[in-house]
Amino acid sequence: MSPADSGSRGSGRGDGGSRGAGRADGGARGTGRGDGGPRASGSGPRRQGPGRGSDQSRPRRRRPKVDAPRLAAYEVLRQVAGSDAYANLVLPNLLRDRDITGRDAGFATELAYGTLRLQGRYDAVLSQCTNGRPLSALDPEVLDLLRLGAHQILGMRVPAHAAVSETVALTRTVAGPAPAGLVNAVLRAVARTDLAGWLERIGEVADPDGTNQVARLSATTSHPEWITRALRQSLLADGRPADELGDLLDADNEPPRVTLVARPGLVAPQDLAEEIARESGQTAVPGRWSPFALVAAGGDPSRLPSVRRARAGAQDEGSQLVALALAAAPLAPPDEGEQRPTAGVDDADRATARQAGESPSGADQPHLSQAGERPAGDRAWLDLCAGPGGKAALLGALAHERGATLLANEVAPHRAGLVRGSVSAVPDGTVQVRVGDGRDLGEEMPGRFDRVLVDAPCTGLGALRRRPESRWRRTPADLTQLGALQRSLLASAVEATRVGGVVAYVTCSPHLAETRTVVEDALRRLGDVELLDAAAVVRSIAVTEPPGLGDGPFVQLWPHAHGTDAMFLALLRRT
Ligand SMILES: C[S@@+](CC[C@H](N)C(=O)[O-])C[C@H]1O[C@@H](n2cnc3c(N)ncnc32)[C@H](O)[C@@H]1O
Repeated sequence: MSPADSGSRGSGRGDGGSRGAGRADGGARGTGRGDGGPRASGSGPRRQGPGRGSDQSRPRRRRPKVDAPRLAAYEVLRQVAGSDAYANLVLPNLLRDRDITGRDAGFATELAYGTLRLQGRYDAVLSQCTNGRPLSALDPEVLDLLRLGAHQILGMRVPAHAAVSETVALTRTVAGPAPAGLVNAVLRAVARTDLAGWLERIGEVADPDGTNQVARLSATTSHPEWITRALRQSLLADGRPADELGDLLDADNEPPRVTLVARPGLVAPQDLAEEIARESGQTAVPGRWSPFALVAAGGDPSRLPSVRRARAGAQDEGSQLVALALAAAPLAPPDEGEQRPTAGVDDADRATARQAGESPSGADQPHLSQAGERPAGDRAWLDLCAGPGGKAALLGALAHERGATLLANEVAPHRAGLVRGSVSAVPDGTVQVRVGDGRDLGEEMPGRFDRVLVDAPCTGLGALRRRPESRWRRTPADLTQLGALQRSLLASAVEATRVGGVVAYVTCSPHLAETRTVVEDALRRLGDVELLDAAAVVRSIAVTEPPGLGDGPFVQLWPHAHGTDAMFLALLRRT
């Protein structure tokens, strides 16, 4: 392959080829085949040794050359399918281990993530190209190779002949010569029709009568039908027209922009923008909604000194807005005569220490009493489900500015460790990290907190842009299990909140079973809570008003309308 042959305009790998370190010699390193790579027979042109005795009588066979970024993308797909791995955890390690950088890294990333996101669309296309053979009859490895080839042809604008020949070479390397003919024939058939033609065709196959928009859009935009149906219902419940559905589904297939938060009091947005320009050559512009957001066209935020020091972080603007809304929500004064400990967090110290088997006066405990003057009735904040700590860091920074404290609770110890890293730049004495089940916290510390965040574990259907494989992994059964947990966490949060205090219930899913239904159940069951108008609070803090917020009381953000994850926010006040 000449470098120009495999150019991916879509990925920005303008020269198309994998240069230098981007080339592997075809060994099936790390493919898990355990057979030492492709067998020599039939795997490439023979090469005669020039007059070297016995070498002359035993022709050497050359292993097919394979493109390292393509091999890396293939391995990501196999690990996602075979070991339930997360692509965004597997790929960076592979790129680092193999020294795949720059444009080659961009190509591998777009190839792996794009193939995973658009797998449903490509399966619909491929099933039209296998002469009636169902895709389920193919080896899973071969199916992944075909999907990778289809994405290069239809999603990355790699010239068809390069996409086909490179995928055939990859097939020989990772699966041996047997399936190479099939891969070649199927991908040639894919390449005979352009993307627009295929979308028309697979749409008609899914919806022959033109009466089933959900089935048609599911096939063309690559979403499982149950998700498309749920998103449609959520749009309608939010007062949005059903014809936005296509835009929403398309937005799920776009990689999100790089968004950062400049944590208040720790780094100024302007200084962070200058650092981004200096370190990565990128221009970062202020976010549309959050006063602390910066948006860059690309780059790796984890390399920035301010991010490494946790003064800033990568954080979607929707996540920033919901944390800011909790901090801005109107509290009612504590009940006359209500008696409660002054800091609230002192009890958290004791609870954390009990769990960890430590003394609360241990040397590594923050000195909470050093926090600044605390406003009466607004001094103890709680993040019930804090891991990995993006919102806890923003809330912690705000709490420090306002002389309050934050207890950041997380059930998974390793995620609690991530929270500690996220909040590490917030001056000592403000944030306490606790490892524990949030469902118990309300009973352990009833009525102790003024502001409580429940960023509930959810299906993540609002963040499909970020998690390329998750739409294929989630099932409707998850809703039942998560729904019970979400209800218990919300009930515990209300119990932990003082009368007049506020709970923010947040999900990065717009699914009604995880959003309104959970909140409406809580209002019915718990009795001593009222809904606040979350839309009014978001309007009061946003730099510009996000369009279509509606009359409240709930806030639902949308990728296609706001460029954020589809975050849901309800604000409840304890009565
Ligand atoms: C949506 S994530 C929170 C994201 C976080 N607020 C942030 O902004 O980085 C939900 C978190 O809840 C945690 N979790 C799940 N069950 C929990 C429970 N019973 N108690 C406390 N945390 C729990 C999960 O481990 C996960 O870290």
